[in-house]
Amino acid sequence: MSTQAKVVEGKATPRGKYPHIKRAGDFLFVSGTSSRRADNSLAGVEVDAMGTAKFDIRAQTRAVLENISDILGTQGASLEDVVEIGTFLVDMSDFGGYNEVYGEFFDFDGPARTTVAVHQLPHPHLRIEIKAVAYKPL
Ligand SMILES: N/C(=C\C=C\C(=O)O)C(=O)O
Repeated sequence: MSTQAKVVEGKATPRGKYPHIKRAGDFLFVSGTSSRRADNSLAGVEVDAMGTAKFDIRAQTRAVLENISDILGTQGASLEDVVEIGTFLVDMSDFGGYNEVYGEFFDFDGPARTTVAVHQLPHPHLRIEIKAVAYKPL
């Protein structure tokens, strides 16, 4: 089985030594992805003059799914090819907003999904990170 890893130009630089996406045979694995933009700013976060952060889980969820879509696009795949999603929330009180936006992208015939809450994500302003597996034979 052939494997191929890719760091995607124009997307936020990985925060460690891992690719945005890795092909293994007919499957594409997208690394945990946040709402981080290429310039390292974060969608769905506003920080006021006092340094207080206000989070928008809907905006973060949308940005994450759009980032994953862009990353899949570099391999000729799309969100329609996604067969499994793993979602990490920092706080389950965000579940409703996340779920609402998620439903704009996927329906009951969409990917299998697991959502869990974790203690922290790699940046204090991140409320959500999603990883995905897509099935896209060459
Ligand atoms: N996938 C990881 C972090 C992603 C952070 C980001 O996209 O902002 C990782 O550390 O494994």
